[in-house]
Amino acid sequence: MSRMPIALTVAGTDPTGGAGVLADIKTFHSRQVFGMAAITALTAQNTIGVQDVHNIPGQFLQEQLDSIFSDEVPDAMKSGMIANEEMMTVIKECVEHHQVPYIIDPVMIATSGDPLIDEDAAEFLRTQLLPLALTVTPNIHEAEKISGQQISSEGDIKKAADIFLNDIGVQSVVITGGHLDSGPTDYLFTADNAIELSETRIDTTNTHGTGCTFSAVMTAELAKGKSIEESFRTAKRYITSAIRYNPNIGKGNGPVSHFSYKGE
Ligand SMILES: Nc1ncnc2c1ncn2[C@@H]1O[C@H](COP(=O)(O)OP(=O)(O)O)[C@@H](O)[C@H]1O
Ligand SMILES: Cc1ncc(COP(=O)(O)OP(=O)(O)O)c(N)n1
Repeated sequence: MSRMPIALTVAGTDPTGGAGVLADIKTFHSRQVFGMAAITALTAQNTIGVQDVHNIPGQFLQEQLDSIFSDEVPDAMKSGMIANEEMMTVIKECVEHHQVPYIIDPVMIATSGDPLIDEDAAEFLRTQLLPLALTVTPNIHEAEKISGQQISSEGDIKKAADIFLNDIGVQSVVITGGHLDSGPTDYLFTADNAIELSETRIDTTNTHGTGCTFSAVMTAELAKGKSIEESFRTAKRYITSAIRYNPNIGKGNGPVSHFSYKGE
């Protein structure tokens, strides 16, 4: 009997379950993929902000990954919050060794504005981890920071994508447009294709964990063997439904729903 597809997330925890590992696992589950998780950081955070962060020692992240990969090699793996170079080095070696399809959500700052990674880790992410990725899913601020290209128009998005593909060396990039003034349009660029998907903006502040959830859907679909384009299209439909039917939780920017999307 063939085994179920496995998706692995390597990320931090949010105890209120809206972002990070818990959001990823709920998303994997809802997409009928078996979810695994290696933890990079424990955060004390809620819908209002991040109160504290406790990073996991690199050696213990290594042990978690060894436990997973010595038993099963996941069909796809994503990373989210990776606070420092020590943990990034562990992840780099793991991806290189196992050649697992790797999706990077280049998490840097929470919606609340709180920083989630060290300043010098951003450079390591850009030069060492991104070239290993099958795809990377920055929001507008992350795309600006990584590419050095200020984004205020569609032309700027194309210029930033060109830097990701040709200077940094990622195979594909999805720039998500939740923070654009216009409709929330997302852009997928590969070496030979460019696709944009638009939706009507949903009038809500309950968007905590949208970036994590979007990239987790893509990871789940890639684990099932779907193409980058199919995974992108599913992620866009899923996140739109997840925001529209958000569960209205918390006093700040609430989470989205991980079980409202019923589509294929
Ligand atoms: N108000 C909204 N209505 C509909 N879609 C949204 C809204 N806000 C964000 N999205 C979608 O959620 C996904 C992630 O959004 P984005 O804000 O760009 O990332 P992040 O959560 O990492 O900051 C994208 O697909 C984006 O288009
Ligand atoms: C532990 C942890 N990881 C990632 C984030 C950022 O999540 P993201 O999906 O970018 O959502 P926003 O919170 O920015 O909407 C986080 N807050 N915590």
